[in-house]
Amino acid sequence: MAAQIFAYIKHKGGAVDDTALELISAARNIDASAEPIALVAGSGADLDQACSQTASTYKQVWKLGNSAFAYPNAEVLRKALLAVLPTDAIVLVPHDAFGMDLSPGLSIKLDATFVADVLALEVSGNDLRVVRQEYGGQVSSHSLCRMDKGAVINIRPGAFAPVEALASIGEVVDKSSYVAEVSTGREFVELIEAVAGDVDITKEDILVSIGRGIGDEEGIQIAEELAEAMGGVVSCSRPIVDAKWMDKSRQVGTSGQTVKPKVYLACGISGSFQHLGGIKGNPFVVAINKNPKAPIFQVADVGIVADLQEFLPELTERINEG
Ligand SMILES: Cc1cc2nc3c(=O)[nH]c(=O)nc-3n(C[C@H](O)[C@H](O)[C@H](O)COP(=O)(O)OP(=O)(O)OC[C@H]3O[C@@H](n4cnc5c(N)ncnc54)[C@H](O)[C@@H]3O)c2cc1C
Repeated sequence: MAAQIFAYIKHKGGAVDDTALELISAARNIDASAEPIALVAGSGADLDQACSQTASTYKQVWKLGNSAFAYPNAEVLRKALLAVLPTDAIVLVPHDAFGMDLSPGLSIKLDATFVADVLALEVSGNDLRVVRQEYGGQVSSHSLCRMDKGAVINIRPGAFAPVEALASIGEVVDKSSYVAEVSTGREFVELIEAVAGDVDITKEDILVSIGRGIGDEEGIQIAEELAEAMGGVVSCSRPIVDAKWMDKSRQVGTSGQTVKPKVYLACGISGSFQHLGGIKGNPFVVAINKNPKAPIFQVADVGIVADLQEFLPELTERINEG
């Protein structure tokens, strides 16, 4: 494959997101010998830190420095990428709210194929076969995309295994002069962090996470008892917060908290990408769900097909017995 593959690197406060390592794996599903070029946009010391961290896994890092990139702004970044990308580039972007803001418009400007939320990739000739999920993950769809004019592909976080660090440090190429002139109609004003709740789920090693399958508010009690027996705390999916059964600070996911536990019990959670997008650090995932086809089982290390109302109290009892 001749076209160069690029990977858009997410970072915050100088710390690079786990998806940086996953995008290398995804690139190698397109071309086994691919050495994707990392695109790191930002400003100041955070950008320098993100570039040097990225260079521990990417052989080449393109640094795009501009004060307008102090906070991710898809409109301005799109203009910057157009200034540096070759016409037939294949650009991999993490599939999240920012990726969905950035990528469709970028593909139109590049006159390239766009495909969102990709779980698996395979090349046949000039075509790319992508696997996506429909109907809340109950159906996998396979589509063919032309790649001869390049492609912008949003990769679902967690769908590809992260690669190991490089033996040597990669090269950082400063492309900031190409993006000095970008202007924007939107301006970053201020980042307001969510107020921390009574429990900080982002710092816990063991999370017993409940979803709509818990049934009703009273059901939370059996999860609390299990969490206590395991030495963890209860977190939840978004419907639990929408129902006002738990505080927003307990919600895991793209519009909630990003957690990095060692053990994650997904209890009555179907496994939407918005939920899974908040689980980082490759924890040991135990999924308990009464539907054997629930998508959560595809990412679980252990899957238990059971009714929560019976299984959780039984598990708590066994743990308490020692
Ligand atoms: C912009 C946007 C942002 C979002 N952000 C988030 C986010 O941050 N976090 C998040 O979680 N979601 C988020 N969502 C919502 C997300 O798309 C899903 O709707 C949500 O994650 C589903 O939650 P769930 O798995 O608890 O519920 P469901 O999808 O309804 O799944 C419930 C599961 O419980 C199982 N079940 C039912 N009864 C039982 C039982 N008795 N025993 C065992 N299993 C049982 C079912 O088989 C099912 O698999 C977002 C959506 C949008 C559009």
